[in-house]
Amino acid sequence: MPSKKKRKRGGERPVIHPRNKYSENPPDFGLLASLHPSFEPYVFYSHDGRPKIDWTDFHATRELTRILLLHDHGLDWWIPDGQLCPTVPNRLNYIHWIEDLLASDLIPCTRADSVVKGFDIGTGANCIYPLLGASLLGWTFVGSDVTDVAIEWANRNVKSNPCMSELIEIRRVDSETKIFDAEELKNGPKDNINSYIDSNNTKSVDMGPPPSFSLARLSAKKSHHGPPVLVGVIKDGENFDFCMCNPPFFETMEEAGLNPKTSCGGTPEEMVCPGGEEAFITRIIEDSVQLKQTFWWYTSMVGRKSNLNTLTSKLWNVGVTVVKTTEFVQGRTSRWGLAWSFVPPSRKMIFSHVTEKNNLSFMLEGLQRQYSAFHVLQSVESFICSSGASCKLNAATFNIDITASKNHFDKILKIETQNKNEAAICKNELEISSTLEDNNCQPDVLSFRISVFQQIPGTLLVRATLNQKESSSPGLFSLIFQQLEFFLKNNFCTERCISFDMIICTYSRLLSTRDSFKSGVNLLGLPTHLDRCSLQSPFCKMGYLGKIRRALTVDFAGRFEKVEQEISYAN
Ligand SMILES: C[S@@+](CC[C@H](N)C(=O)[O-])C[C@H]1O[C@@H](n2cnc3c(N)ncnc32)[C@H](O)[C@@H]1O
Repeated sequence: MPSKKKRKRGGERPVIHPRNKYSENPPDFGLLASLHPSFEPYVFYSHDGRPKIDWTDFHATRELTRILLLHDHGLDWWIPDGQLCPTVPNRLNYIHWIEDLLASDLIPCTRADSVVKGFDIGTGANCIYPLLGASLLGWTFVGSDVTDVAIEWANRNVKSNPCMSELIEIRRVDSETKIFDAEELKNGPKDNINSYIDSNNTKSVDMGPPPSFSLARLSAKKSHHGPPVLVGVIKDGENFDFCMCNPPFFETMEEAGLNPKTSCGGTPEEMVCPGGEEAFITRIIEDSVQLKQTFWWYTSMVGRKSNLNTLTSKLWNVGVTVVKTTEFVQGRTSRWGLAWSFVPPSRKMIFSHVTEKNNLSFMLEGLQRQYSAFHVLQSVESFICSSGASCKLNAATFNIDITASKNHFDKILKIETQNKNEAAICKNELEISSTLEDNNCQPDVLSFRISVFQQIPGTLLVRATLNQKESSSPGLFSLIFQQLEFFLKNNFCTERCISFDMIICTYSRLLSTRDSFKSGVNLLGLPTHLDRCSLQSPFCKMGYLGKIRRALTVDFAGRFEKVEQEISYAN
């Protein structure tokens, strides 16, 4: 069960949502077993006398969910063997987060109806979100799904709770598009990867690199195979306060079965989709571009932090007005919430994909042997000082105290107006920067300390602490720190440490800082911006990859092989 935990390193672990009814009172298995005899066989006592269940036993986790829904929410519930079994406290966190979004004044409330209407994409046989949202908060829901078993059991779960029938509609996603067959679920889509749907929705086969690397072209690329998600499922004239989604996270069942410590079931249809969660959520994003303000908030759960960053970039690129993210406590693993809207924002804000924290940290793992914490510290110093900011390095305590002005931030972030429309990776940074400027809330001076700690040989913790009194802009602080992370990983780490994001960031940084790089890019006919899609796309396969390789050789030195491995792994 989720509990209030602190991260051993790297600052506070986000806690279970404070309004989550299990936040202060985690389920008491002993009490539940005494009240519900059907649960009793699954409860055993550890040597210290604490009641436990075997999390690897599907029957035990399903019975726990059934009992919690009955005991704490008055819900009659069941799912057949093997279907995805939700853990109630985890699912509640998402519901409460949406409740927070609806209550926030980030975007103005223009809703006429006081009854909240939600759409649960992929409600599953368990129908958990509609059941919790309706029973706890009186929300109404449309829950969609594609499989017969999900539709049948979601309906059963609604009908077994008569007071829910008024509030929840289960909607089958009908599609002429075939649902992925078993082979596709295992191996990915069969379609030729070079096929696109162009902006007129006519299928074309692209035989060579496109004349321009425009984003419109990229977003027109068919990114999802399978049935519709929102467009084609929403009826004419319908409006919703929000949509939510716990997407199929994985690309293969092998990937899905990675956690041997729990058994929550889950069939391939529930767990897997071609392209994994990134493709599925990209589809929601694409649909949201068409549906715009049909939904007040679009939201989705995200299973991988790297996808969160990629998807956030995509969102800014399609012109959303606000992006909100959060981290959910899910026992020992983390999940993230991503929300966006097309409703114009109602107040000044720092775009929230930037962590609004005063303490930030990251791990530098796979440090090459020849480097020590001191080398890293020196590198931090040169990274920051190259902007002219003041840095005081203390070699005894492994700290650097930094004071930087607005101009220094600009240099560190390498933001140049001319790149505004080009460097996609920096777009959100630019938006933040210009928002800060527009709102005249740019801090004059930011002062912070960066410390480097050795964790175990080869692993360092880099932590930044903002001097809170002197800044009103933790968002900017976070951006600088993000850049530093890329920079250090790029320079010091081996083994799979060169991620797509690092390539993109380095590429954008070089474009905006080195004229020679820019000329090289032009000469080679390379794109003047790069994003994750483009690296994974067939463009790379069609010749760009070799050129990008040449262009980045200086920065990535001999380690480009790792990049290639990662690209081929992702493809
Ligand atoms: C990870 S399960 C989530 C189930 C449930 N919402 C939960 O949180 O436990 C994903 C669900 O999405 C459904 N699904 C996949 N593609 C879909 C689509 N295009 N439209 C609606 N549901 C879809 C699957 O059948 C599956 O039930």
